[in-house]
Amino acid sequence: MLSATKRVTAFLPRNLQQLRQLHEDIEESIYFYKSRGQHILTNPRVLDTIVQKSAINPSDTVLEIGPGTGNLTLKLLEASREVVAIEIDQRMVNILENRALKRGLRNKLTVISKDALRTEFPPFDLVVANIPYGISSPLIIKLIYETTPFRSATLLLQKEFARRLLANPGDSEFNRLAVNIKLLADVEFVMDVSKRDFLPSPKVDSSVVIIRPKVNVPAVNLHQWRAFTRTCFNNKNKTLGATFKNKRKVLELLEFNNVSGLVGEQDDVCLFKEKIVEVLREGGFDDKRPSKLSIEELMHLLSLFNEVGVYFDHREDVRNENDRFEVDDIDD
Ligand SMILES: C[S@@+](CC[C@H](N)C(=O)[O-])C[C@H]1O[C@@H](n2cnc3c(N)ncnc32)[C@H](O)[C@@H]1O
Repeated sequence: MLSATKRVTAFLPRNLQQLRQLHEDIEESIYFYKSRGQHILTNPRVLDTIVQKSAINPSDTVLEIGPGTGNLTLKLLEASREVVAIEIDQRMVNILENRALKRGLRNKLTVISKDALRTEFPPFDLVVANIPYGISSPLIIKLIYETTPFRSATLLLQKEFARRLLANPGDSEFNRLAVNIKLLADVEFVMDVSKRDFLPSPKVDSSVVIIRPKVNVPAVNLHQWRAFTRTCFNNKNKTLGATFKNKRKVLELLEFNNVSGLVGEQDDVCLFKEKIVEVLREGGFDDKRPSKLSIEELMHLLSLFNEVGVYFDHREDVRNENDRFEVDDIDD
């Protein structure tokens, strides 16, 4: 069940102009739902920076995920040819449509009143969004792995989450999500944003980043890659030797490779394990931790496994638990 939080009217206006405008536009009090990550960005300086850094062309179609009451959307509408906004909360959709109408911008706005994770994205040039933090991981994976090419995604994210996307091999924040994103995209830091710039204030600070899909995508089977990184980063602090020689893991891999007809019937557990041990030893990966390896080194290890007929189970739902952001719950 959704939990109601505070009224707009209960807040001291830090960004007075924006709030006055919001009050005038919606004419009635509104409740923000924590469970939907409803933290409205009210600082005009941050809104302007996001739009400016996104380098929107007047001919662009912008995709916005979670437009909320439309503070960002109104600015995007002014800068672009059209905005397609996907919003799960019908109350927000009504407010957004009214605000666009009042400014004569309604004809440039298409609203899809659905869950962004369960909606096929229409064609667009770039994404600009203050996304609900609870769905950051699956949403970014969906954008990068399941969406047709686009120029860039300017995203306002929880600060710790943004740090992970920006991390490099060897950094303590470097994890599976970072490795999966970095295979296909470059991530640029834009600015930090204070929790006080939102209404209501979340418990954590935020950061804006720009994700740019790479033009030349590495030659790797993406299903295999994601399944492989799931195994490698199962415990990112363990050595690959310890991870891959774990008996349960060997049996899981053997079962998948047998079921798929990828290894012969005669491949018993010992033989199969020997293959894995050899790949790790000969490739020099046995005592390495996945979070210390570069993308190229990980790609090399995957190709060594595939060469000897060891493939990874890619049948799991792409939005499985491993892809969810598990660090800080931003709400009470
Ligand atoms: C952090 S607020 C951002 C509001 C607005 N963009 C702003 O900057 O002021 C996130 C918005 O995403 C919406 N939302 C939450 N989950 C969603 C989902 N799965 N699909 C689409 N919208 C969602 C919420 O209702 C909320 O309006």
